[in-house]
Amino acid sequence: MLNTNQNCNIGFVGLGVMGKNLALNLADHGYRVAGFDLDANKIQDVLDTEERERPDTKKEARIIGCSNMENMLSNLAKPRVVVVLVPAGQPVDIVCNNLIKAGIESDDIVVDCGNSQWTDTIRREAEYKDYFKFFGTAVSGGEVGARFGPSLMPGGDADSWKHLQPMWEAVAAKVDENGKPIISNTPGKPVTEGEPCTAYLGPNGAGHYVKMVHNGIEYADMQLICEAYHLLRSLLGYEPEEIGKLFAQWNQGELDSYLVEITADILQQYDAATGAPLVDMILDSAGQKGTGRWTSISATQMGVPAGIISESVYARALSTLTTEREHAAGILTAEVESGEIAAEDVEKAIEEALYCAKICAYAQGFQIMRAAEKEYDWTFNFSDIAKIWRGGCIIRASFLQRIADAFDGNRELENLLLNDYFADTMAKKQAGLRKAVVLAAQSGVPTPAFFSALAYFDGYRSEVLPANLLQAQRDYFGAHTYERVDGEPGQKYHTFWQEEGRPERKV
Ligand SMILES: NC(=O)C1=CN([C@@H]2O[C@H](COP(=O)(O)OP(=O)(O)OC[C@H]3O[C@@H](n4cnc5c(N)ncnc54)[C@H](OP(=O)(O)O)[C@@H]3O)[C@@H](O)[C@H]2O)C=CC1
Ligand SMILES: O=C(CO)[C@H](O)[C@H](O)COP(=O)(O)O
Repeated sequence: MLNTNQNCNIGFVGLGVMGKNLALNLADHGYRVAGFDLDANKIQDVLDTEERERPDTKKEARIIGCSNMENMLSNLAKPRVVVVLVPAGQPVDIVCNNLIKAGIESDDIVVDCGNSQWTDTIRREAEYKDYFKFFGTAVSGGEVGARFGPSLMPGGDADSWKHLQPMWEAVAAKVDENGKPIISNTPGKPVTEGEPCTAYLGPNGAGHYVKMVHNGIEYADMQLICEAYHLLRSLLGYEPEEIGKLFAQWNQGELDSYLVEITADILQQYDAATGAPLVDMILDSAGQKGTGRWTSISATQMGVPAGIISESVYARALSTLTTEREHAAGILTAEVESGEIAAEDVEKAIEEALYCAKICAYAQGFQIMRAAEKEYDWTFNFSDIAKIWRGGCIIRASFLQRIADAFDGNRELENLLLNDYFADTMAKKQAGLRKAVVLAAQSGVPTPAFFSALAYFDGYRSEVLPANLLQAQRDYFGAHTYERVDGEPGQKYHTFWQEEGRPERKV
Protein backbone atom coordinates (compact mmCIF):
# COMPACT_ATOMS: atom_id res chain seq x y z
CA MET A 1 0.00 0.00 0.00
CA LEU A 2 1.33 3.42 -0.90
CA ASN A 3 2.02 6.02 1.73
CA THR A 4 3.80 8.90 0.10
CA ASN A 5 3.05 11.60 2.71
CA GLN A 6 2.38 14.13 0.04
CA ASN A 7 -0.37 16.67 0.26
CA CYS A 8 -3.67 15.47 -1.10
CA ASN A 9 -6.69 17.68 -1.79
CA ILE A 10 -9.32 15.39 -0.38
CA GLY A 11 -9.65 12.34 1.86
CA PHE A 12 -12.13 9.49 1.55
CA VAL A 13 -13.45 7.23 4.29
CA GLY A 14 -15.34 4.37 2.65
CA LEU A 15 -14.18 3.10 -0.74
CA GLY A 16 -17.14 0.89 -1.58
CA VAL A 17 -19.35 1.36 -4.64
CA MET A 18 -19.80 5.13 -4.25
CA GLY A 19 -16.52 6.06 -2.52
CA LYS A 20 -14.32 4.30 -5.06
CA ASN A 21 -16.08 5.84 -8.04
CA LEU A 22 -16.30 9.37 -6.67
CA ALA A 23 -12.60 9.20 -5.74
CA LEU A 24 -11.72 8.14 -9.32
CA ASN A 25 -13.94 10.93 -10.67
CA LEU A 26 -12.06 13.50 -8.54
CA ALA A 27 -8.75 12.07 -9.72
CA ASP A 28 -9.83 12.47 -13.35
CA HIS A 29 -10.47 16.14 -12.58
CA GLY A 30 -6.95 16.62 -11.25
CA TYR A 31 -7.55 16.24 -7.51
CA ARG A 32 -5.26 14.10 -5.40
CA VAL A 33 -7.14 11.71 -3.11
CA ALA A 34 -6.13 9.91 0.11
CA GLY A 35 -8.47 7.02 0.80
CA PHE A 36 -9.19 4.74 3.74
CA ASP A 37 -11.62 1.85 4.20
CA LEU A 38 -12.02 -0.74 6.94
CA ASP A 39 -11.67 -3.33 4.22
CA ALA A 40 -8.09 -3.40 2.88
CA ASN A 41 -9.31 -5.15 -0.30
CA LYS A 42 -11.44 -2.11 -1.12
CA ILE A 43 -8.38 0.15 -0.79
CA GLN A 44 -6.35 -2.12 -3.02
CA ASP A 45 -9.19 -2.28 -5.54
CA VAL A 46 -9.33 1.51 -5.95
CA LEU A 47 -5.53 1.70 -6.25
CA ASP A 48 -5.51 -1.04 -8.90
CA THR A 49 -8.29 0.65 -10.86
CA GLU A 50 -6.57 4.02 -10.64
CA GLU A 51 -3.36 2.49 -11.95
CA ARG A 52 -5.20 0.81 -14.84
CA GLU A 53 -7.09 3.96 -15.74
CA ARG A 54 -4.30 6.53 -15.16
CA PRO A 55 -3.93 8.44 -18.44
CA ASP A 56 -0.16 8.79 -18.04
CA THR A 57 1.24 5.66 -16.41
CA LYS A 58 4.61 7.36 -15.91
CA LYS A 59 3.02 9.92 -13.63
CA GLU A 60 2.58 9.24 -9.94
CA ALA A 61 -0.62 7.80 -8.49
CA ARG A 62 -3.51 10.25 -8.13
CA ILE A 63 -5.01 8.22 -5.29
CA ILE A 64 -3.07 6.96 -2.32
CA GLY A 65 -4.22 4.26 0.08
CA CYS A 66 -4.02 4.88 3.81
CA SER A 67 -3.85 2.19 6.47
CA ASN A 68 -5.68 4.27 9.08
CA MET A 69 -7.34 7.63 9.60
CA GLU A 70 -4.29 9.32 11.17
CA ASN A 71 -2.33 8.40 8.09
CA MET A 72 -5.09 9.73 5.84
CA LEU A 73 -5.29 13.04 7.73
CA SER A 74 -1.52 13.49 7.59
CA ASN A 75 -1.70 13.31 3.80
CA LEU A 76 -4.25 16.10 3.43
CA ALA A 77 -3.68 19.81 2.83
CA LYS A 78 -5.34 22.09 5.41
CA PRO A 79 -8.13 22.83 5.93
CA ARG A 80 -8.72 19.17 5.30
CA VAL A 81 -11.73 17.91 3.41
CA VAL A 82 -12.81 14.37 4.23
CA VAL A 83 -15.64 12.69 2.31
CA VAL A 84 -17.49 9.98 4.22
CA LEU A 85 -19.14 7.31 2.06
CA VAL A 86 -20.13 4.58 4.47
CA PRO A 87 -23.62 3.12 5.03
CA ALA A 88 -26.06 5.70 6.41
CA GLY A 89 -26.89 5.69 10.13
CA GLN A 90 -24.55 4.70 12.95
CA PRO A 91 -21.48 4.09 10.72
CA VAL A 92 -21.38 7.84 9.94
CA ASP A 93 -21.15 8.68 13.66
CA ILE A 94 -18.55 5.96 14.17
CA VAL A 95 -16.44 7.55 11.42
CA CYS A 96 -16.92 11.05 12.89
CA ASN A 97 -15.76 9.88 16.31
CA ASN A 98 -12.81 8.03 14.80
CA LEU A 99 -11.82 11.19 12.93
CA ILE A 100 -11.88 13.11 16.22
CA LYS A 101 -9.62 10.48 17.79
CA ALA A 102 -7.35 10.67 14.73
CA GLY A 103 -6.83 14.41 15.25
CA ILE A 104 -9.20 16.18 12.90
CA GLU A 105 -9.30 19.95 13.56
CA SER A 106 -12.08 22.50 13.93
CA ASP A 107 -11.38 24.13 10.54
CA ASP A 108 -11.52 20.81 8.72
CA ILE A 109 -14.62 19.85 6.74
CA VAL A 110 -16.20 16.42 6.96
CA VAL A 111 -18.63 15.80 4.13
CA ASP A 112 -21.24 13.09 4.51
CA CYS A 113 -22.05 11.99 0.96
CA GLY A 114 -24.26 9.05 1.94
CA ASN A 115 -28.04 8.78 1.98
CA SER A 116 -28.28 10.09 5.54
CA GLN A 117 -31.56 11.13 7.08
CA TRP A 118 -31.71 14.93 7.10
CA THR A 119 -32.48 15.03 10.82
CA ASP A 120 -29.19 13.22 11.46
CA THR A 121 -27.38 15.82 9.37
CA ILE A 122 -28.96 18.66 11.39
CA ARG A 123 -27.98 16.89 14.62
CA ARG A 124 -24.45 16.08 13.45
CA GLU A 125 -23.69 19.63 12.34
CA ALA A 126 -24.49 20.83 15.88
CA GLU A 127 -22.95 17.86 17.71
CA TYR A 128 -19.54 18.02 16.00
CA LYS A 129 -19.21 21.79 15.64
CA ASP A 130 -16.39 22.04 18.22
CA TYR A 131 -14.41 19.33 16.46
CA PHE A 132 -14.88 19.98 12.73
CA LYS A 133 -17.37 21.41 10.24
CA PHE A 134 -19.91 18.77 9.34
CA PHE A 135 -21.29 19.30 5.84
CA GLY A 136 -23.88 17.23 3.95
CA THR A 137 -23.78 16.42 0.27
CA ALA A 138 -26.23 13.90 -1.05
CA VAL A 139 -25.20 12.09 -4.20
CA SER A 140 -27.43 10.56 -6.84
CA GLY A 141 -26.51 8.59 -9.90
CA GLY A 142 -25.38 5.26 -8.52
CA GLU A 143 -22.06 3.74 -9.46
CA VAL A 144 -21.81 5.21 -12.97
CA GLY A 145 -22.97 8.62 -11.82
CA ALA A 146 -20.38 8.73 -9.04
CA ARG A 147 -17.66 7.74 -11.54
CA PHE A 148 -18.52 10.07 -14.43
CA GLY A 149 -20.79 12.78 -13.04
CA PRO A 150 -23.45 12.56 -10.33
CA SER A 151 -26.03 15.07 -9.26
CA LEU A 152 -24.70 16.57 -6.02
CA MET A 153 -27.02 18.09 -3.42
CA PRO A 154 -24.95 20.05 -0.90
CA GLY A 155 -26.23 21.51 2.37
CA GLY A 156 -24.32 22.95 5.31
CA ASP A 157 -22.49 26.10 6.30
CA ALA A 158 -21.91 28.58 3.49
CA ASP A 159 -18.15 29.00 4.15
CA SER A 160 -17.56 25.28 3.77
CA TRP A 161 -19.53 25.42 0.52
CA LYS A 162 -17.15 28.09 -0.85
CA HIS A 163 -14.27 25.72 -0.20
CA LEU A 164 -16.02 22.70 -1.73
CA GLN A 165 -17.71 24.44 -4.66
CA PRO A 166 -14.89 24.16 -7.25
CA MET A 167 -14.43 20.44 -6.57
CA TRP A 168 -18.15 19.70 -6.57
CA GLU A 169 -18.73 21.69 -9.76
CA ALA A 170 -15.85 19.84 -11.42
CA VAL A 171 -17.06 16.31 -10.65
CA ALA A 172 -20.83 16.84 -10.99
CA ALA A 173 -22.74 15.82 -14.11
CA LYS A 174 -22.98 18.54 -16.77
CA VAL A 175 -25.84 19.60 -19.00
CA ASP A 176 -25.78 21.65 -22.20
CA GLU A 177 -27.63 24.92 -22.85
CA ASN A 178 -30.84 22.93 -23.54
CA GLY A 179 -30.58 21.07 -20.25
CA LYS A 180 -29.50 17.81 -21.92
CA PRO A 181 -26.83 15.73 -20.15
CA ILE A 182 -23.35 15.81 -21.70
CA ILE A 183 -22.09 12.26 -21.32
CA SER A 184 -18.56 10.89 -21.41
CA ASN A 185 -18.16 7.55 -19.69
CA THR A 186 -14.48 7.20 -20.55
CA PRO A 187 -11.98 7.10 -17.68
CA GLY A 188 -9.48 9.95 -17.90
CA LYS A 189 -11.70 11.98 -20.24
CA PRO A 190 -14.07 13.83 -17.93
CA VAL A 191 -16.66 16.33 -19.13
CA THR A 192 -15.37 19.79 -18.38
CA GLU A 193 -17.85 21.99 -20.23
CA GLY A 194 -21.53 22.66 -19.52
CA GLU A 195 -23.61 23.60 -16.50
CA PRO A 196 -22.79 21.49 -13.41
CA CYS A 197 -25.60 19.56 -11.71
CA THR A 198 -24.88 20.89 -8.26
CA ALA A 199 -25.97 23.97 -6.33
CA TYR A 200 -25.83 25.01 -2.70
CA LEU A 201 -29.24 24.18 -1.27
CA GLY A 202 -29.09 25.68 2.21
CA PRO A 203 -27.81 25.09 5.72
CA ASN A 204 -27.53 21.87 7.74
CA GLY A 205 -29.85 19.12 6.45
CA ALA A 206 -31.13 20.94 3.32
CA GLY A 207 -29.11 18.85 0.85
CA HIS A 208 -30.03 15.53 2.40
CA TYR A 209 -33.68 16.60 2.58
CA VAL A 210 -33.74 17.46 -1.13
CA LYS A 211 -32.08 14.12 -1.95
CA MET A 212 -34.67 12.31 0.16
CA VAL A 213 -37.47 13.98 -1.83
CA HIS A 214 -35.59 13.10 -5.04
CA ASN A 215 -35.74 9.47 -3.93
CA GLY A 216 -39.44 9.76 -3.00
CA ILE A 217 -40.09 11.00 -6.53
CA GLU A 218 -37.83 8.20 -7.81
CA TYR A 219 -40.08 5.66 -6.05
CA ALA A 220 -43.18 7.23 -7.69
CA ASP A 221 -41.57 7.43 -11.14
CA MET A 222 -40.52 3.77 -10.96
CA GLN A 223 -43.89 2.57 -9.67
CA LEU A 224 -45.76 4.46 -12.42
CA ILE A 225 -43.54 2.91 -15.09
CA CYS A 226 -44.13 -0.54 -13.57
CA GLU A 227 -47.90 0.04 -13.57
CA ALA A 228 -47.79 1.12 -17.23
CA TYR A 229 -45.88 -2.08 -18.04
CA HIS A 230 -48.33 -4.19 -16.04
CA LEU A 231 -51.33 -2.66 -17.83
CA LEU A 232 -49.82 -3.13 -21.29
CA ARG A 233 -49.01 -6.73 -20.50
CA SER A 234 -52.37 -7.58 -18.90
CA LEU A 235 -54.70 -5.67 -21.22
CA LEU A 236 -52.96 -6.24 -24.54
CA GLY A 237 -51.02 -9.43 -23.84
CA TYR A 238 -47.78 -7.81 -25.02
CA GLU A 239 -44.51 -9.59 -24.33
CA PRO A 240 -41.80 -7.72 -22.38
CA GLU A 241 -39.70 -7.16 -25.51
CA GLU A 242 -42.64 -5.52 -27.28
CA ILE A 243 -43.27 -3.29 -24.28
CA GLY A 244 -39.57 -2.47 -24.14
CA LYS A 245 -39.71 -1.27 -27.75
CA LEU A 246 -42.77 0.82 -26.97
CA PHE A 247 -41.00 2.41 -24.00
CA ALA A 248 -38.00 3.14 -26.22
CA GLN A 249 -40.40 4.93 -28.58
CA TRP A 250 -41.98 6.88 -25.70
CA ASN A 251 -38.49 7.82 -24.60
CA GLN A 252 -38.14 9.87 -27.77
CA GLY A 253 -40.98 12.16 -26.68
CA GLU A 254 -42.13 13.95 -23.54
CA LEU A 255 -41.39 10.91 -21.38
CA ASP A 256 -37.67 11.12 -22.25
CA SER A 257 -35.94 10.06 -19.03
CA TYR A 258 -33.25 7.78 -17.66
CA LEU A 259 -35.81 5.54 -15.92
CA VAL A 260 -37.89 5.01 -19.09
CA GLU A 261 -34.66 4.42 -21.04
CA ILE A 262 -33.37 1.72 -18.67
CA THR A 263 -36.83 0.12 -18.47
CA ALA A 264 -36.87 -0.19 -22.27
CA ASP A 265 -33.47 -1.88 -22.09
CA ILE A 266 -34.38 -4.18 -19.19
CA LEU A 267 -37.57 -5.40 -20.88
CA GLN A 268 -35.66 -6.42 -24.01
CA GLN A 269 -33.19 -8.51 -22.04
CA TYR A 270 -33.46 -12.32 -22.09
CA ASP A 271 -32.27 -14.69 -19.38
CA ALA A 272 -29.15 -16.59 -20.51
CA ALA A 273 -30.06 -19.68 -18.49
CA THR A 274 -33.69 -20.17 -19.59
CA GLY A 275 -34.17 -18.01 -22.65
CA ALA A 276 -37.17 -16.37 -20.94
CA PRO A 277 -37.46 -12.58 -20.67
CA LEU A 278 -35.16 -11.71 -17.77
CA VAL A 279 -37.89 -9.70 -16.03
CA ASP A 280 -39.97 -12.90 -15.77
CA MET A 281 -37.14 -14.64 -13.94
CA ILE A 282 -36.80 -11.93 -11.28
CA LEU A 283 -38.77 -12.42 -8.06
CA ASP A 284 -41.54 -9.82 -7.77
CA SER A 285 -40.58 -8.67 -4.28
CA ALA A 286 -39.27 -5.08 -4.15
CA GLY A 287 -36.53 -3.92 -1.79
CA GLN A 288 -36.25 -0.51 -0.19
CA LYS A 289 -33.66 1.14 1.98
CA GLY A 290 -35.89 3.82 3.48
CA THR A 291 -35.61 7.13 1.64
CA GLY A 292 -39.02 6.78 -0.06
CA ARG A 293 -40.59 5.87 3.27
CA TRP A 294 -38.93 8.87 4.95
CA THR A 295 -40.37 11.15 2.24
CA SER A 296 -43.84 9.78 2.80
CA ILE A 297 -43.50 10.11 6.58
CA SER A 298 -42.17 13.66 6.35
CA ALA A 299 -45.02 14.66 4.01
CA THR A 300 -47.57 13.13 6.37
CA GLN A 301 -46.03 14.84 9.38
CA MET A 302 -46.27 18.22 7.66
CA GLY A 303 -49.78 17.54 6.30
CA VAL A 304 -48.70 17.59 2.66
CA PRO A 305 -50.78 15.36 0.35
CA ALA A 306 -48.22 13.11 -1.32
CA GLY A 307 -50.33 10.04 -2.01
CA ILE A 308 -48.49 8.92 -5.15
CA ILE A 309 -45.19 8.73 -3.29
CA SER A 310 -46.84 6.96 -0.33
CA GLU A 311 -48.68 4.52 -2.60
CA SER A 312 -45.36 3.71 -4.25
CA VAL A 313 -43.88 2.84 -0.86
CA TYR A 314 -46.95 0.71 -0.02
CA ALA A 315 -46.77 -1.01 -3.41
CA ARG A 316 -43.23 -2.14 -2.60
CA ALA A 317 -44.43 -3.33 0.82
CA LEU A 318 -47.36 -5.25 -0.71
CA SER A 319 -45.02 -6.86 -3.23
CA THR A 320 -42.99 -8.42 -0.43
CA LEU A 321 -46.02 -10.37 0.86
CA THR A 322 -45.14 -13.06 -1.65
CA THR A 323 -46.47 -16.08 0.26
CA GLU A 324 -49.61 -14.28 1.40
CA ARG A 325 -50.31 -13.12 -2.14
CA GLU A 326 -49.88 -16.63 -3.49
CA HIS A 327 -52.35 -17.87 -0.89
CA ALA A 328 -54.83 -15.04 -1.54
CA ALA A 329 -54.64 -15.57 -5.30
CA GLY A 330 -56.27 -18.97 -4.80
CA ILE A 331 -59.14 -17.53 -2.73
CA LEU A 332 -59.89 -13.98 -3.88
CA THR A 333 -61.28 -13.53 -7.35
CA ALA A 334 -62.01 -10.42 -9.41
CA GLU A 335 -65.21 -9.87 -11.34
CA VAL A 336 -63.61 -8.37 -14.39
CA GLU A 337 -65.21 -6.82 -17.45
CA SER A 338 -63.69 -7.79 -20.73
CA GLY A 339 -64.33 -6.18 -24.06
CA GLU A 340 -62.68 -5.32 -27.32
CA ILE A 341 -60.17 -2.55 -26.91
CA ALA A 342 -58.09 -1.15 -29.72
CA ALA A 343 -54.44 -1.65 -28.87
CA GLU A 344 -53.55 1.74 -30.29
CA ASP A 345 -56.05 3.49 -27.99
CA VAL A 346 -54.78 1.63 -24.94
CA GLU A 347 -51.16 2.46 -25.76
CA LYS A 348 -52.03 6.13 -26.20
CA ALA A 349 -54.04 6.21 -22.96
CA ILE A 350 -51.22 4.62 -20.96
CA GLU A 351 -48.59 6.93 -22.43
CA GLU A 352 -50.72 9.94 -21.50
CA ALA A 353 -51.49 8.45 -18.09
CA LEU A 354 -47.79 8.03 -17.40
CA TYR A 355 -47.02 11.63 -18.27
CA CYS A 356 -49.96 13.08 -16.31
CA ALA A 357 -49.25 10.94 -13.24
CA LYS A 358 -45.56 11.89 -13.43
CA ILE A 359 -46.50 15.57 -13.41
CA CYS A 360 -48.68 14.98 -10.32
CA ALA A 361 -45.89 13.06 -8.54
CA TYR A 362 -43.35 15.83 -9.15
CA ALA A 363 -45.93 18.41 -8.07
CA GLN A 364 -46.22 16.50 -4.78
CA GLY A 365 -42.44 16.33 -4.36
CA PHE A 366 -42.06 20.09 -4.79
CA GLN A 367 -45.00 20.70 -2.40
CA ILE A 368 -43.18 18.63 0.22
CA MET A 369 -40.06 20.77 -0.16
CA ARG A 370 -42.13 23.95 0.04
CA ALA A 371 -43.58 22.81 3.36
CA ALA A 372 -40.11 21.79 4.59
CA GLU A 373 -38.88 25.36 3.99
CA LYS A 374 -41.20 26.57 6.72
CA GLU A 375 -40.60 23.61 8.98
CA TYR A 376 -36.78 23.89 8.92
CA ASP A 377 -36.27 27.55 8.05
CA TRP A 378 -34.75 26.86 4.65
CA THR A 379 -35.17 28.87 1.46
CA PHE A 380 -35.04 26.61 -1.53
CA ASN A 381 -34.44 27.71 -5.08
CA PHE A 382 -36.84 25.29 -6.78
CA SER A 383 -35.54 26.14 -10.22
CA ASP A 384 -32.00 25.21 -9.10
CA ILE A 385 -33.29 21.96 -7.65
CA ALA A 386 -34.97 21.02 -10.95
CA LYS A 387 -31.81 22.06 -12.81
CA ILE A 388 -29.43 19.93 -10.75
CA TRP A 389 -31.69 16.93 -11.35
CA ARG A 390 -31.46 17.30 -15.14
CA GLY A 391 -28.25 15.28 -15.28
CA GLY A 392 -26.44 12.63 -13.27
CA CYS A 393 -29.29 11.50 -11.05
CA ILE A 394 -31.72 8.62 -11.33
CA ILE A 395 -34.76 10.81 -12.09
CA ARG A 396 -32.98 12.82 -14.78
CA ALA A 397 -35.41 13.67 -17.55
CA SER A 398 -35.90 16.38 -20.14
CA PHE A 399 -39.16 17.13 -18.31
CA LEU A 400 -37.09 18.71 -15.50
CA GLN A 401 -36.25 21.62 -17.81
CA ARG A 402 -40.00 22.37 -17.89
CA ILE A 403 -40.05 22.41 -14.09
CA ALA A 404 -37.01 24.70 -13.95
CA ASP A 405 -38.73 27.05 -16.43
CA ALA A 406 -41.93 27.00 -14.38
CA PHE A 407 -40.13 28.10 -11.20
CA ASP A 408 -37.81 30.49 -13.07
CA GLY A 409 -40.91 32.28 -14.21
CA ASN A 410 -42.51 32.30 -10.78
CA ARG A 411 -40.61 31.43 -7.57
CA GLU A 412 -43.87 31.60 -5.60
CA LEU A 413 -45.73 29.19 -7.91
CA GLU A 414 -48.21 27.52 -5.55
CA ASN A 415 -48.20 24.16 -7.27
CA LEU A 416 -46.59 22.90 -10.50
CA LEU A 417 -50.06 21.97 -11.73
CA LEU A 418 -50.88 25.69 -11.89
CA ASN A 419 -48.05 26.53 -14.28
CA ASP A 420 -49.41 27.18 -17.80
CA TYR A 421 -47.51 24.35 -19.47
CA PHE A 422 -48.47 21.75 -16.86
CA ALA A 423 -52.10 22.92 -16.55
CA ASP A 424 -52.42 22.79 -20.33
CA THR A 425 -50.82 19.33 -20.52
CA MET A 426 -53.14 17.99 -17.81
CA ALA A 427 -56.11 19.44 -19.71
CA LYS A 428 -55.02 17.78 -22.94
CA LYS A 429 -53.88 14.42 -21.61
CA GLN A 430 -55.99 13.69 -18.55
CA ALA A 431 -58.42 11.64 -20.66
CA GLY A 432 -55.64 9.07 -20.99
CA LEU A 433 -55.14 8.92 -17.22
CA ARG A 434 -58.88 8.52 -16.68
CA LYS A 435 -59.06 5.77 -19.29
CA ALA A 436 -56.06 3.92 -17.86
CA VAL A 437 -57.60 3.99 -14.38
CA VAL A 438 -60.97 2.75 -15.69
CA LEU A 439 -59.32 -0.04 -17.67
CA ALA A 440 -57.25 -1.02 -14.64
CA ALA A 441 -60.35 -1.12 -12.42
CA GLN A 442 -62.37 -3.09 -14.96
CA SER A 443 -59.66 -5.64 -15.55
CA GLY A 444 -58.43 -6.00 -11.97
CA VAL A 445 -54.89 -4.75 -12.58
CA PRO A 446 -53.51 -3.04 -9.45
CA THR A 447 -52.37 0.48 -10.34
CA PRO A 448 -52.32 2.34 -7.00
CA ALA A 449 -50.06 5.16 -8.19
CA PHE A 450 -52.21 5.91 -11.27
CA PHE A 451 -55.36 5.90 -9.10
CA SER A 452 -53.70 8.14 -6.56
CA ALA A 453 -52.48 10.57 -9.22
CA LEU A 454 -55.97 10.98 -10.63
CA ALA A 455 -57.47 11.40 -7.16
CA TYR A 456 -54.85 14.05 -6.36
CA PHE A 457 -55.56 15.93 -9.58
CA ASP A 458 -59.32 15.78 -9.08
CA GLY A 459 -59.03 16.65 -5.39
CA TYR A 460 -56.71 19.59 -5.98
CA ARG A 461 -58.94 21.08 -8.68
CA SER A 462 -62.15 20.68 -6.58
CA GLU A 463 -63.57 23.87 -5.19
CA VAL A 464 -65.77 21.88 -2.83
CA LEU A 465 -64.82 18.60 -1.21
CA PRO A 466 -66.88 16.40 1.13
CA ALA A 467 -64.67 17.51 4.03
CA ASN A 468 -67.72 19.54 5.17
CA LEU A 469 -69.48 16.26 5.92
CA LEU A 470 -66.34 14.96 7.58
CA GLN A 471 -66.19 18.03 9.84
CA ALA A 472 -69.84 17.46 10.77
CA GLN A 473 -69.05 13.84 11.65
CA ARG A 474 -66.16 14.96 13.86
CA ASP A 475 -68.38 17.49 15.55
CA TYR A 476 -71.13 14.89 16.02
CA PHE A 477 -69.06 12.27 17.82
CA GLY A 478 -66.38 14.38 19.43
CA ALA A 479 -67.54 18.03 19.61
CA HIS A 480 -64.51 18.86 17.48
CA THR A 481 -66.28 21.99 16.06
CA TYR A 482 -66.31 23.36 12.51
CA GLU A 483 -66.17 26.67 10.67
CA ARG A 484 -69.16 27.95 8.67
CA VAL A 485 -68.89 28.99 5.03
CA ASP A 486 -70.71 32.21 5.97
CA GLY A 487 -68.84 32.74 9.27
CA GLU A 488 -65.72 34.72 10.21
CA PRO A 489 -62.56 32.78 9.29
CA GLY A 490 -61.33 30.97 12.41
CA GLN A 491 -64.66 31.24 14.21
CA LYS A 492 -65.61 27.76 15.43
CA TYR A 493 -69.13 26.41 15.81
CA HIS A 494 -70.55 23.36 17.52
CA THR A 495 -73.95 21.80 17.00
CA PHE A 496 -75.40 20.23 20.15
CA TRP A 497 -76.46 17.08 18.30
CA GLN A 498 -78.01 15.37 21.31
CA GLU A 499 -80.14 18.34 22.38
CA GLU A 500 -83.63 19.00 21.21
CA GLY A 501 -83.69 21.29 18.20
CA ARG A 502 -79.92 20.75 17.79
CA PRO A 503 -78.91 24.32 18.53
CA GLU A 504 -75.67 25.61 17.06
CA ARG A 505 -73.42 27.84 19.17
CA LYS A 506 -70.23 29.74 18.62
CA VAL A 507 -67.30 28.18 20.51
N1 LIG B 1 -24.87 2.43 -4.13
C1 LIG B 1 -25.61 3.42 -4.66
O1 LIG B 1 -26.10 3.36 -5.79
C2 LIG B 1 -25.83 4.66 -3.87
C3 LIG B 1 -25.48 4.72 -2.54
N2 LIG B 1 -25.65 5.88 -1.85
C4 LIG B 1 -25.29 5.98 -0.44
O2 LIG B 1 -23.88 6.10 -0.32
C5 LIG B 1 -23.42 5.52 0.92
C6 LIG B 1 -22.37 4.46 0.63
O3 LIG B 1 -22.97 3.48 -0.20
P1 LIG B 1 -22.13 2.39 -0.99
O4 LIG B 1 -20.85 2.95 -1.50
O5 LIG B 1 -23.09 1.77 -1.95
O6 LIG B 1 -21.80 1.35 0.19
P2 LIG B 1 -20.73 0.17 0.22
O7 LIG B 1 -21.22 -0.79 1.22
O8 LIG B 1 -20.43 -0.31 -1.15
O9 LIG B 1 -19.41 0.89 0.76
C7 LIG B 1 -19.27 1.37 2.06
C8 LIG B 1 -17.86 1.14 2.50
O10 LIG B 1 -17.64 1.79 3.74
C9 LIG B 1 -16.84 0.94 4.54
N3 LIG B 1 -17.00 1.30 5.94
C10 LIG B 1 -18.03 1.06 6.76
N4 LIG B 1 -17.79 1.57 7.98
C11 LIG B 1 -16.56 2.14 7.93
C12 LIG B 1 -15.74 2.80 8.88
N5 LIG B 1 -16.14 2.96 10.14
N6 LIG B 1 -14.52 3.23 8.49
C13 LIG B 1 -14.11 3.04 7.22
N7 LIG B 1 -14.84 2.41 6.28
C14 LIG B 1 -16.05 1.97 6.63
C15 LIG B 1 -17.37 -0.43 4.21
O11 LIG B 1 -16.47 -1.42 4.62
P3 LIG B 1 -17.05 -2.86 5.05
O12 LIG B 1 -17.77 -3.38 3.84
O13 LIG B 1 -15.86 -3.62 5.45
O14 LIG B 1 -18.02 -2.59 6.18
C16 LIG B 1 -17.53 -0.34 2.72
O15 LIG B 1 -16.34 -0.67 2.05
C17 LIG B 1 -24.70 4.98 1.57
O16 LIG B 1 -25.20 5.94 2.45
C18 LIG B 1 -25.64 4.78 0.41
O17 LIG B 1 -27.00 4.81 0.80
C19 LIG B 1 -26.13 7.03 -2.46
C20 LIG B 1 -26.47 7.02 -3.77
C21 LIG B 1 -26.39 5.82 -4.58
O1 LIG C 1 -30.15 7.01 -3.76
C1 LIG C 1 -30.21 6.27 -4.71
C2 LIG C 1 -30.33 6.79 -6.09
O2 LIG C 1 -30.70 8.10 -6.10
C3 LIG C 1 -30.21 4.80 -4.49
O3 LIG C 1 -30.14 4.10 -5.67
C4 LIG C 1 -31.35 4.49 -3.62
O4 LIG C 1 -30.78 4.21 -2.34
C5 LIG C 1 -32.20 3.33 -3.99
O5 LIG C 1 -33.17 3.26 -2.99
P1 LIG C 1 -33.96 1.95 -2.63
O6 LIG C 1 -32.91 0.89 -2.35
O7 LIG C 1 -34.77 2.30 -1.45
O8 LIG C 1 -34.75 1.61 -3.87
